[in-house]
Amino acid sequence: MLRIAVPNKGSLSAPASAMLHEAGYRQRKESKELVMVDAANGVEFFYLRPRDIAIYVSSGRLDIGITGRDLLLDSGANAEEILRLGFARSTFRYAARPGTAEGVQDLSGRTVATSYEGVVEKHLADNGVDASVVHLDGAVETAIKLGVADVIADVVETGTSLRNAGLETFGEPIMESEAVVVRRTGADPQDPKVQQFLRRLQGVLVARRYVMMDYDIRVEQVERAVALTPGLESPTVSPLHHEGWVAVRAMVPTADAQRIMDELYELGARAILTTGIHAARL
Ligand SMILES: Nc1ncnc2c1ncn2[C@@H]1O[C@H](COP(=O)(O)OP(=O)(O)OP(=O)(O)O)[C@@H](O)[C@H]1O
Ligand SMILES: O=P(O)(O)OC[C@H]1O[C@H](OP(=O)(O)OP(=O)(O)O)[C@H](O)[C@@H]1O
Ligand SMILES: [Mg+2]
Repeated sequence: MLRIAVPNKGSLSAPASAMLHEAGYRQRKESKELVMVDAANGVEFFYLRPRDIAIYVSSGRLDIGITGRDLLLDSGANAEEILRLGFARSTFRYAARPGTAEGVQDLSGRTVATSYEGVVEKHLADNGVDASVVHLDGAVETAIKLGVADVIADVVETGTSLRNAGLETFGEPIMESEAVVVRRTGADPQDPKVQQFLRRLQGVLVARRYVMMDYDIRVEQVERAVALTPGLESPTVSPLHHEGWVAVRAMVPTADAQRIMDELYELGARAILTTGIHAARL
């Protein structure tokens, strides 16, 4: 049975369970459940703190985990990212009161508060900067007001938390993060159970990112039309009973669908329809 670590709390937890559910796996019904067996799919889910997940996976006790890239790197665990999942996107940045610093090189002799000291200590060392790092569990933005640090390094999404604390980011972003699937470094990449699990999640990513588009178009315009809807490999073009017309079917990115429909209409396409994709194996 494949043993999979899933975040039990925080920003990663609900979207990770939603994605697994969309991939056809059973998910726990209430947040106090710590382990759940989905016998029909041959998997066992362990609901763990996101920060601990890479450590369990690197120990080999669990085969696969879902966590944040920033948490994976911060842990220093012997685990690697094998699939990006596209949710819990954030940037990890330095911030301070306006005028405190312009870049990492200004941090020598300063105190930096963070929940991600592994990431910050490495970034400072890589830049040859000698600063003190104070570990805080959360609500790091308040550390400056309370005099615990001059600078923070924290997760930024909308920037609202920083603005509310009167802080501004400075310097280049330290890293970009999102939810990722991790496994032990050097684990067998061909493990069929792992491959099947990844294909299911990739299917969800495709179903979320693409819609199926169908339209009818005159034969003379078909080359111009399929240039707008090239599909993933090649669009399906079928004859219509009405002579001189063909039907075209292709996957298009959801984000571009309305623009492509407008352009197809201008080319003379009619009966332009999009339908959602519920699951996919490419
Ligand atoms: N506001 C946010 N927007 C997007 N991603 C976030 C946000 N806050 C944290 N993350 C991401 O979530 C992961 C951290 O999850 P974790 O559960 O440790 O913290 P959290 O979501 O802040 O929860 P909490 O602080 O309530 O425990 C990291 O990968 C981080 O980049
Ligand atoms: O840029 P924003 O959209 O404001 O999001 C970023 C904030 O969200 C997270 O905090 P969370 O609410 O999880 O509290 P925490 O600091 O205690 O982890 C993170 O630690 C930042 O503080
Ligand atoms: Mg948090």
